[in-house]
Amino acid sequence: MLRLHDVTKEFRIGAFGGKSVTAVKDVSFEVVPGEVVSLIGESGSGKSTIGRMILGLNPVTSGSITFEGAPVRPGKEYYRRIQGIFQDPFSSFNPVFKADRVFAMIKEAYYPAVPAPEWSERVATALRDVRLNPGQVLGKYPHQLSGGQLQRLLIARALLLDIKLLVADEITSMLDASTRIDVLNLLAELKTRGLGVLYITHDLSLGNYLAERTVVLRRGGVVEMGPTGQVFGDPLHPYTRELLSAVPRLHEAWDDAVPVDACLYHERGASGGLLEAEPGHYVACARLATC
Ligand SMILES: Nc1ncnc2c1ncn2[C@@H]1O[C@H](COP(=O)(O)OP(=O)(O)OP(=O)(O)O)[C@@H](O)[C@H]1O
Repeated sequence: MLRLHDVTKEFRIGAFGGKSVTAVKDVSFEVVPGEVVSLIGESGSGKSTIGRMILGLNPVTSGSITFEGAPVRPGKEYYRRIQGIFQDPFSSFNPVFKADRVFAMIKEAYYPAVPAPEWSERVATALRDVRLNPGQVLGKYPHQLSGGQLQRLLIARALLLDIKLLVADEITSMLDASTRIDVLNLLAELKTRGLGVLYITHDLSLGNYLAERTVVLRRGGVVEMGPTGQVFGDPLHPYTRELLSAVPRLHEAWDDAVPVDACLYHERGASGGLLEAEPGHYVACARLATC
């Protein structure tokens, strides 16, 4: 459904744009219907840039992104099938519009011919699907709703569009623990209906909870990817191990970070790319620059 092939993104920086920073380097992966793929990595590793390119908010510098076989084409038809939800739900709402206005705008743009009573029923169903009570949220301004309620409203809006892919960028990081689990369970339920989700997070435990497959990014490049159980249960790249060793555990001291200095795959021909260490489980050489 969604396919990234050797995607690279460079940003021009500096006073006259004379320098550039490579935010994403040669990234390839897929998301298929009914699957959650988590994109994890430290701050600045390029996760959001990848999400923004998929959503057509930033152009790719080289490589390609295709959705259902066609290139990214930002516009009404594209956003009917792909939606993004971001970390701060308050920034996605106009503070002077009540929640029902959000849905009215969807109707005006995409479903003008649907009679008002039928539309109201569709909105109520979408809200109930995300476990919101229509009577309690529709007449409210964003500041009268919680972060968790606003995230659910955004998911309900996406459901009304009958999207195929959701790009969820750190959508639970501003939520308290119980609301976070509610939203994660909601995403898990949506995937059973065939929705694909790219779940961007720096929280490994959330990715582990939700995702069928995991892509680990470091400095813009993929260092490891594969079925989540394999990536988390048998991490091959020193950076993945370092990330896992940094996950806090109750009643346990943190392990010392594992330095990313070993070249595990140099002898096995992983230079410059990813090696398939076991079926579907790919890992990069830890010293690509010097291999
Ligand atoms: N518009 C931009 N102009 C210049 N550099 C940018 C721009 N957007 C992102 N970058 C740079 O690209 C790199 C990747 O940023 P990105 O936001 O994708 O990382 P991230 O993994 O999502 O980080 P975080 O978890 O902190 O959100 C960073 O070095 C960032 O400074």
